[in-house]
Amino acid sequence: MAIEIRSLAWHGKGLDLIDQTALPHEIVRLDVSDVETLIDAIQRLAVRGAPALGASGAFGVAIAMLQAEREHWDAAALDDAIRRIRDARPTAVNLAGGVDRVLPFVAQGVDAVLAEAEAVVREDVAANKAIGAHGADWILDRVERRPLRVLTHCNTGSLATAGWGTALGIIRELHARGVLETVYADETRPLLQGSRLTAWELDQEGIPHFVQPDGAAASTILRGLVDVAIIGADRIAANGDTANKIGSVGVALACRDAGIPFVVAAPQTTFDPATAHGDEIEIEERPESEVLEWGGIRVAPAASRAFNPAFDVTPARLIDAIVSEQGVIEP
Ligand SMILES: CSC[C@H]1O[C@H](OP(=O)(O)O)[C@H](O)[C@@H]1O
Repeated sequence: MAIEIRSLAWHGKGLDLIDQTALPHEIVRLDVSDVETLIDAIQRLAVRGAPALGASGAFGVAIAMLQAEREHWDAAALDDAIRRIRDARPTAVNLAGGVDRVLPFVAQGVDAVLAEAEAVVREDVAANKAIGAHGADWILDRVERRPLRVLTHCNTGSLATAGWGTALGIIRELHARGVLETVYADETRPLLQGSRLTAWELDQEGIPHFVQPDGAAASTILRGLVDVAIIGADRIAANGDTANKIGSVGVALACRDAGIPFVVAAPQTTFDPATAHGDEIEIEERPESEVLEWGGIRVAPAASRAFNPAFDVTPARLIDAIVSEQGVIEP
């Protein structure tokens, strides 16, 4: 049975967040009522996932407005706080999009901003349900095998969105239709969104799955153990090039070599027509310690450095379908 997980909700004076860094072993809730706490939560991925970042950006403007009132900020200080929320992470277009969506309502007051932020949430959940249906229809029309074995990367479920999920929304829909055999969930190093978050969501609903090392994805696909790969997105350029969690382009290359569909699932809020090509997308580089340490213990030699891009860009030529709430694009 599908369950309703809500990664974030407005509690009247701030955001109530599930701290995703504590999952799957603890459900820790964060009360976010000031700008610095929100920016910290975004940058340490306590709240994460493109659509969830969009909602956080929208509510973040309300948080900044209420704090400005409490602390008697001038207009410049409020503008600066809103800009820092907008810039907290660069790759997912949704964060800036969520902030920009509510900015026109600031002059009308915080209630108007909150009403628009709630609309962002409602629209995202509805979009994800539509993505689930469109994506399942497209896959079932093109993949003969029943039941299906699906590979996914990172976390694209209720935790990464306002609810239901994008790629994981399609997986939930396939499961609900009784046509899903199993999910291969890439663990998604270094922060393990797959083994910690996707596996948690699948486990909550009794959806059969295997967690696998990221390095196993290509051979699992080339051995014929997967019928379709479905991933999310953080920014889709005008030509269809798609930025997503690091490791996604490797999955796409294996799918193309194996002749199985590689499907991107994302709401319209993740499409960025202002970015013409994927090579224009800023890729967030994260702290070296995420790669060089494990549980706070140094793994690599002291002199070793780390290269830690959080995203990669899959060229449109490797994508068989981009599924949004408006339907399916075949680049
Ligand atoms: C439904 S979009 C989720 C998207 O966001 C993830 O990145 P992060 O965990 O760093 O926020 C990953 O790229 C997912 O595909």
